[in-house]
Amino acid sequence: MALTEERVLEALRTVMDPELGKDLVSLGMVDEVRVEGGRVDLLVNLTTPACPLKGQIEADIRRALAPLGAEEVRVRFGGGVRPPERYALPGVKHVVAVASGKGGVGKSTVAANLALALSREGAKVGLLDADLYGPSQAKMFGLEGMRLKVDQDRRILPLEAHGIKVLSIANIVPPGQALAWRGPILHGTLKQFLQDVNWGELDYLVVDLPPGTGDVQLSLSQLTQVSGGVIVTTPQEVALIDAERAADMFRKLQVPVLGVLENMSAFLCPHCGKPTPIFGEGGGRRLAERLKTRFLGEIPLTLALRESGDRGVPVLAQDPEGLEAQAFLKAARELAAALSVQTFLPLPMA
Ligand SMILES: Nc1ncnc2c1ncn2[C@@H]1O[C@H](COP(=O)(O)OP(=O)(O)OP(=O)(O)O)[C@@H](O)[C@H]1O
Repeated sequence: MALTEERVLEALRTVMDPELGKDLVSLGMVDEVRVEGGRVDLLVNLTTPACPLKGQIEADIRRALAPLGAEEVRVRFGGGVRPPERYALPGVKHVVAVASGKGGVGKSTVAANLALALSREGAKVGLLDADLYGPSQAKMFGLEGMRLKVDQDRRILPLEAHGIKVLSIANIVPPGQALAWRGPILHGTLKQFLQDVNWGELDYLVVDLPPGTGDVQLSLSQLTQVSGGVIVTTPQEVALIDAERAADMFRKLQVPVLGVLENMSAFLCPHCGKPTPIFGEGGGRRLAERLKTRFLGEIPLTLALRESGDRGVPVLAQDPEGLEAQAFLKAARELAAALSVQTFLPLPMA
């Protein structure tokens, strides 16, 4: 039987997206099928270039097409089926908010390294420091004191470090000034941050929120479509109660909770590598179960993570093969998977 585009499509109907449990054709992921002689050319659009299942999907495609007798199968992956009218901001496919119930759990450290991990997985990533009362991303990325520039349309150009576009209030107003801001000024500032910035093309804009449940969270959800929120917590019970409050806030604002990421899981001794669960064990996983959301993983408590934040080089840039980097990469893949499910199969929110 001749090799035709119809037969290729028919075969692709048997290839399931493992995460979504539906076939690639029904999910609208097959963007292009070209057959020339014995050669098949495919463009498969995933929800995100950081899709952790790319390898498996490609193997399944090759297996499904093998009986058709193609001499050569070329599979290209595109990074976004999101139609432009559903973009969060012009050029920005997804806004991902990183929140915590209380301060000091490492939310900013997590946001910075998650952004880098998503970028390492092939995504274009921006980071907005919306922690207006205690901005730390300029420091974290070694961008303190740098002045922002504007483009010819007078839109702010974010700074760039380690392949991430970074914009922090710390690059605009003197430290401490934002502390006095109340609702309307704050809303206006955030609006400018979101709308008058030339982010270029981004797959993800990671937003580092202030701790707790306040005005910034509300403004962000009013000003843009937030694809999902990540809850950062430490493992101990007291932290979990606050983290649950942060999740409740997302739900009230109709922002899907993509998952829980546990930070400072166990202290890893820099000398012998032995883990010590200083803040207890399993709290983040239990919280994810309670919230009926995904557990995105555990980030250890390490000296390297603390030092890298202070030095202005996020640990993922400083030691891309280290244990901490592996933990963040794993979490980023889980996050990308959660976002795929959310984009394709939006679940009714609890
Ligand atoms: N996993 C970790 N291991 C070691 N140190 C960490 C880890 N995570 C965060 N830290 C350190 O803890 C301190 C607080 O982290 P960070 O500023 O990221 O927290 P935060 O929750 O964003 O705080 P805030 O409430 O002020 O916004 C920093 O010194 C940071 O380097």
